[in-house]
Amino acid sequence: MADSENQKFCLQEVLESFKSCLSPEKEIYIEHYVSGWKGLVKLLNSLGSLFGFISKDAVSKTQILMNFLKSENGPHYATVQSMVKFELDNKLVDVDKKGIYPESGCRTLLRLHRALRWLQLFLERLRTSKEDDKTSVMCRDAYNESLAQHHTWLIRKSAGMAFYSLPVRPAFFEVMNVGTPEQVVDVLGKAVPLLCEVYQITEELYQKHNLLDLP
Ligand SMILES: CCCCCCCC/C=C\CCCCCCCC(=O)N[C@@H](COP(=O)(O)O)[C@H](O)/C=C/CCCCCCCCCCCCC
Repeated sequence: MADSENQKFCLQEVLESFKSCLSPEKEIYIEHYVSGWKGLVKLLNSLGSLFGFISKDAVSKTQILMNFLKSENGPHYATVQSMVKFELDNKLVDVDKKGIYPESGCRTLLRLHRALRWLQLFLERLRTSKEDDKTSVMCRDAYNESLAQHHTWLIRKSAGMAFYSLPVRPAFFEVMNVGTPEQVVDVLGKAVPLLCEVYQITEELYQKHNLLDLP
């Protein structure tokens, strides 16, 4: 595991990354988008081995996108918009057939995009929760409403088991490294609309190009 994945999680830092990923023209910078996910993986890694398979998948997907960014085609992968244009223009996406480009930027980002919807729903539940509400239930409900429909039975069962081991709400708030519960709620109040905006821009772009069901 890379050093950066072992570092302490900080919600504020994740928020900054997702903030920086939006250009004034509302393009989404992939580097900052990935950096937001890397920040989240730090939290995942602190939750124990039951979350290992989720962390592994998230790391692998961020790595695929980082590799594109560092490749000779890197400039085309600067934003989600330029990546979609480049991969579609050059027929690098499995729009019709399955399995030719199993690691295209578009399908890889789509997986993270779907996970962003889960995150948005989960954080909104956390933000409006009461002290003794169960994080496992909030997480499960957000998952069932979003990512679950894209996952196999086995993944759904494994994710469900991992959710049971989530820390209780006060301990979870501690891990966020923000301060008092009131401060956490305040930061979550800023994070949710921001994630919502990033999600919506991506959703509309993918919808326009018929990319929402990429295999
Ligand atoms: C204030 C912060 C609090 C929340 C912190 C959350 C930290 C979460 C960090 C990362 C989330 C994981 C993102 C996972 C991406 C999953 C992408 C995906 O759907 N992959 C599946 C499909 O990929 P392909 O096979 O088509 O390439 C893949 O099959 C999935 C594998 C792993 C299972 C993913 C389960 C996701 C459950 C939602 C995350 C729960 C984390 C709970 C932590 C509070």
